[in-house]
Amino acid sequence: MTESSSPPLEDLLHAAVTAVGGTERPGQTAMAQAVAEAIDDSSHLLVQAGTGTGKSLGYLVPALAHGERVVVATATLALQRQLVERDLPRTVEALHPLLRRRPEFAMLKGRSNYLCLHRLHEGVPQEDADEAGLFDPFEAAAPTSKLGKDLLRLRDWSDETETGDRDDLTPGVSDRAWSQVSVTSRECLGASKCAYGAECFAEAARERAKLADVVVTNHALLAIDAIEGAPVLPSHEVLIVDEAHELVSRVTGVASGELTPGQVNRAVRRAAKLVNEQAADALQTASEGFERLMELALPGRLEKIPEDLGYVLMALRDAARTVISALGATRDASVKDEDAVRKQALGAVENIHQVAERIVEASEYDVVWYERHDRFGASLRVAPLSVSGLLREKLFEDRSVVLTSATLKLGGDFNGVAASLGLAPRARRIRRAARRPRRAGRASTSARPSTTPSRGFSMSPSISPSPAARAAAPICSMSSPSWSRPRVVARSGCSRPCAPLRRPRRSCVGVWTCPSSSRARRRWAS
Ligand SMILES: Nc1ncnc2c1ncn2[C@@H]1O[C@H](COP(=O)(O)OP(=O)(O)OP(=O)(O)O)[C@@H](O)[C@H]1O
Repeated sequence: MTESSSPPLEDLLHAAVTAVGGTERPGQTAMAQAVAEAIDDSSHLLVQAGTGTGKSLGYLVPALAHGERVVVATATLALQRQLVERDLPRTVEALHPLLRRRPEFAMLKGRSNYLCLHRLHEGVPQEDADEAGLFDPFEAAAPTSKLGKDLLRLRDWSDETETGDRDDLTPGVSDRAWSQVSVTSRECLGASKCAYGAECFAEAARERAKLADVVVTNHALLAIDAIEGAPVLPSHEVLIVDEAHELVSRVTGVASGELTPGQVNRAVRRAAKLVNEQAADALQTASEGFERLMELALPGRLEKIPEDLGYVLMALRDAARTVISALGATRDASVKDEDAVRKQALGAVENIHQVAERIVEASEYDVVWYERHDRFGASLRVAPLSVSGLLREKLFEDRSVVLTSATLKLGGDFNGVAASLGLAPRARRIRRAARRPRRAGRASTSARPSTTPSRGFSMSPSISPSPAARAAAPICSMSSPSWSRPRVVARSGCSRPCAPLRRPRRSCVGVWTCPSSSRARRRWAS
């Protein structure tokens, strides 16, 4: 479809709401219009819209009309499912005759949400089996335990399922059972090395996402994709974040680290039989020192890393580094399924190395504290004080981002949330009375609906990273693959100040270009 023949946005929205048996709602129309404009302008947009606005259609319609890939990230599985199973199929059907194309959509989750055929067929590493109290659960002809029954059901399900997605299994199984048939990305062998790579459910989901116009994912995967330096999501120019009030805490969670005695012990056991005695002993000794110290730990923030903790962490870090080198250097063909065992040990020890090093380096942009749970015992945790710099650099630089939620404004404006996201609000939103003809799926100027907000609906001014803030604020930068070496770098987002692109037309307050953008003519409404 050519740009000139593209249907106006309001026609598309009308078709979409008619398909769900509804009628236009002013707030929803205004939201769709604002999202379309933000996409068109490559600007960022915050939209607060109360319950009942119909936010999903408010962003899905302009997203589907856009014609290039859009990623939609939600905080909850429930909304992810609602989008993929209900809203998207209906909306695609409704828009198809108008768009004269049928946009594709796909769901993408983190690796551990998909059944791992390698784990299922080859079994869990012995240390995990011992820990879980498993005794050949698959071998038992008629298991009586809940775990054994769940595992047998999972095995049967693996022959039927097309997605391997845990959420497609009803009724569900316990976390304990699922952990026996799934792997984290750290534990995964990689499709090229795995005997089941060609049938892998997680890889298939990624392939489907690469072909989709709209990819639905969750905040955690979005954060991993953005900050861990290993792209999981297909490239996209537009990102829509629903339930955006959750984004900062989800990203903080992904950017945080934890050390517990149990986790360190597990890593020692996994690595011990794969490396030389000296390396294994050093890690064991460091682990015991850490365990002793954690027994005395009192919950609370550590303003400064105490000397004894510093020594213990340095010992852990150094021993872990030696084990990592040893794991890379040695191979033992006598160990069954050696690659998987080694990968798992390496992942566990690398995590210890990274977290210990991060805490020892004591970045002023991190906060470190002890926690104590009745059930899980003591843990040492580290998290960034703020993820605004991270979001600014990793999420907002190269794409247009629309954030929406029922609760984004604090104290009556968007300033607080914009600051926490690394965005600086501009004074006004541009309204263009005399715009060029709209591109595919945009409303024609003459037929533009009123943007008078309905109750419970408000939009932010279009916002962009503030050049001044970017120049002034140091940011925490994450080195690949994780927070192994948090560096504090003073970084200026723009090498040149943002400059007016052209004189504003009649009602335009100003149109600005930001030369730091990878897109040559990125424009920020101001
Ligand atoms: N204009 C409309 N008329 C009638 N139903 C609509 C309209 N727009 C969306 N819906 C339907 O309303 C339901 C809720 O939509 P959505 O999840 O987007 O709402 P929301 O704005 O996020 O608020 P809520 O908190 O109520 O979920 C969906 O089933 C959707 O199909």
